[in-house]
Order: sequence, then C-alpha cells, then structure tokens
Amino acid sequence: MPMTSSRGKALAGTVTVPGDKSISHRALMFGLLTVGETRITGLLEGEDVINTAKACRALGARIERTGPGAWTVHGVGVGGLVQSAEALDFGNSGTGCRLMMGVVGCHPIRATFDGDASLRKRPMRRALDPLELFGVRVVAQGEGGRLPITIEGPRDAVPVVYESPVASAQVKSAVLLAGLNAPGVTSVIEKEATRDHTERMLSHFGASVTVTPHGAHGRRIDLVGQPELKPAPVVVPADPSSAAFPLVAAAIVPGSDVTITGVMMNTLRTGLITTLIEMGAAIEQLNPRIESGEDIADLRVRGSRLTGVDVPAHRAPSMIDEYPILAVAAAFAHGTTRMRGLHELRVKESDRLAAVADGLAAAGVDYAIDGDDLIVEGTGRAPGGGTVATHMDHRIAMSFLVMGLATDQPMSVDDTGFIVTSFPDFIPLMRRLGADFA
Ligand SMILES: O=C(O)C1=C[C@@H](OP(=O)(O)O)[C@@H](O)[C@H](O)C1
Ligand SMILES: C=C(OP(=O)(O)O)C(=O)O
Repeated sequence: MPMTSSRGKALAGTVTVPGDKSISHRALMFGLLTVGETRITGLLEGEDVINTAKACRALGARIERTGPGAWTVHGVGVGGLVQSAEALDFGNSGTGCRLMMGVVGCHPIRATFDGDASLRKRPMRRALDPLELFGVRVVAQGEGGRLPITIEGPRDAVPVVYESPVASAQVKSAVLLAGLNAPGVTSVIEKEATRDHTERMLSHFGASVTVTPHGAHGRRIDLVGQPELKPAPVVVPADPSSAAFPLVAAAIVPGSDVTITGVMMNTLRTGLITTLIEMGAAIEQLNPRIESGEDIADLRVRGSRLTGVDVPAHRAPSMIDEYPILAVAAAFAHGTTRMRGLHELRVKESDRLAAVADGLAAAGVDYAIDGDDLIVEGTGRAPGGGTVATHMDHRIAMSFLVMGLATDQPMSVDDTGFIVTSFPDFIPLMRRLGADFA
C-alpha cells in the first residue's frame, strides 16, 4: 500500500519501540538448541521473527505464545534437530536465513532454505563458504549461490578457524552456531567488530566462549563445541534500529520533544546515536541501566539544528541498518555529510545505496556517490514532493516517510507492506507522536 507523509506540527510524547530484531531471532534459535523451556519476553512479533519461529518449529521445537511478546520455546538441544519435510521459508529476512544455516549446518540432516524475491537476490555464499569447511555439503543452490539452497550436514563435523572476509554479524553467527555441534574449538576472527548478540547469548545459555581484541577494530571469538545449553530467560530490549526512526523524526521536525524508552545501548549498535550527537542533535540518555546483560537507556530527543559530518568507515558495522535514516537527517543538516565505506548496503533487502540515492533525488536533495561513499549536501531544508520506490525494503519505506514530516512538500512511498517485517506498529506509533501519514 502506498502512503504519503506531510509536514505538520512538532512531534511530542513518549513511546516504546518493539523488541530488538537481532536478539529476537537468536532467542528463538537458542531456545531450539536448548533442552527444556526457554521463556522470552519482549519478543519482536514482526514477520522476520515469526518466520524464524516457524522454522524452529519445523526443526523440532514446541513454541507457544503466552501473551504479547511473551513466548516459550521447548527445544531439542544441540545435536537434536529433526529433518523438516518442507523448505524453511525465511521471507524477507537475511538474519533468519543465514543464522539458521549455521544452526542446521552441523546436524546430519538435509534442509532447504528459501525466501521472497528480495531474499532470493541476496548473497548466501558468504554463509555457505565457511559451512563447507565444517563438512557441510551444498546439495543445490540457485545461480551465484542464491536461494533456494539445500544443504546436508556431516556426521563427523570438524571445527573451524574462520577469518571472515566481510564485516557481518550474520556470517560470524552462522559460523559460531555451526560450531556448537562440532567437537573442539571453533574460532571466528573479524577485522571489524560487529554486533555481539550471539556471543552474549552463548554465554547466557552456558556455552564456553571467549572474546579477545584483534587488531585496531576487530575481535577473535573462540567457542568450545558440543556444550549442553541450559534454558535461560531472555528479556528482549527495545530495538535501536527501530528507535532510529522516531529519533531522527524528532531531530528534524522543529520544536519536537520525544522520549523513547528502554532502548538497547550496546555500543556495537549505537553508531547512529554517536553520529547524530556529533551533528548537534539534542539527545539525552536518561535512566541508564542494565537489563538481561544489555545496557539500556531512555532517549530524549528534541528538534535540533544539525550540521554535516564525516562518518568514518569503521563505524559502519555499528549502524549498518541506520544509513538510510541517517541520509534523511543529513538532508536537513547544514553542510556536507560524507558516509564512508557503505559497500555492504548494496546487499541488503534492496541495494540501499541506490534506493537512498533515488529517494534523495525524489526529494530534491543534492547528493553524490563516490565509490562506496555517500555524500549528502544538506541545506537545512528539503523540497520533497516526490515518490520513493521502496524495493521490498522496510527501512527505505520508513526512512522516506520520516523525511516527509520535514520536507516543504509531502513525500510518498510506493509500498508500506514490508514495514511489518521489523516494526509492525511503526505507523500508529508515529501517528501517536503527531506524524501526518495518509
Ligand atoms: O546479525 C544480525 O542480527 C544482523 C546483522 C546485520 O547484517 P550483516 O551481518 O549482513 O551485516 C544487519 O544488517 C541485520 O539487520 C541484522
Ligand atoms: C538488513 C536487515 O535485515 P536482514 O539482513 O535480516 O534481512 C535490516 O533489518 O535492515
């Protein structure tokens, strides 16, 4: 469904965004890999995560929803997965698909992975390459290592030391999850530290995992295979990648004053907040606390005069999903914002570099792409008046709806249908803050 957003009054109020998508996928998968009952609260009930729950069921878990965001998983344990007769369909979700390839990888079963038209375009060799080192066999794959893909796990998996060629938490996690059912120590070396939710959850469920610094920005993770995971409750904090939308909306709409409660502040996820503060955004972190091993805080943000900044490439993993909405903030800043090292944006739900560029063009904003860098020329205002093609990409849809709240003329997006993958109540939540979406 198309939608149009228009400039109106200042945004105001206090909201809570849904649970973190990365942690929600992992909580279900760890539940599957644990014998006994795993209780999850605050689970993101978006389509991506629901597809992961369905796949966990197909692989042997009993999963119940006991209330809003409250789920219990009765798992089968590491080594206990059952073969599914049906293909596992991950819809729009790279995380669900790639992590589950790791979960299944070292089990001696056959599994077929599939997804929607967007996911079928995304590269999967980045997960299959390391899985083959464990002894996993790729039985069938689409052209260029695309979905649908069938793999078969070995009877005698061997542990792996893998230096990841891409800064990707999905690849790192696939390797670690596969290493769970290989004897001995599996290690991943990453040149750039990426989100560490898998490592944290491995410890939380009783596995032996050590993390050591590697080089200037990287890490080495060593995991002892074939542990008996112990059920542990998971409280999912609010998703900083979803908080990004009301956060930027409040920063660019003059006079706004919005508080977003209980947002996860894991420093491997807070690159956008760091950048917005550098740009001059009035963001206060209130009531900092630790819940379920994650730092969280309430974020108060007010309408701000933003200035263009240079965003270093090494910050990209800590805000990889936030560049579309940062580009929107940059359009309303005064001066040039250069975002460096964005090559990974080309392999998300859409080619986000191209989709953002087209969206900025539709809004009459000057920009340039220089190699892997996006340069936005902000003038403090943007004409708007265009329609943005969202290409089955939730973040493109939400970013340009936010943009229309501050452009001179309304902005339209061609399809809001994919917002349900990560932020099902985005539209009502933004309307409660005063957003004019029609
Ligand atoms: O591990 C995860 O939960 C995620 C990792 C990131 O992907 P990459 O690992 O491909 O960078 C991110 O874009 C995705 O939304 C969630
Ligand atoms: C890239 C994203 O997700 P995934 O890779 O799981 O599809 C995202 O949510 O922005």
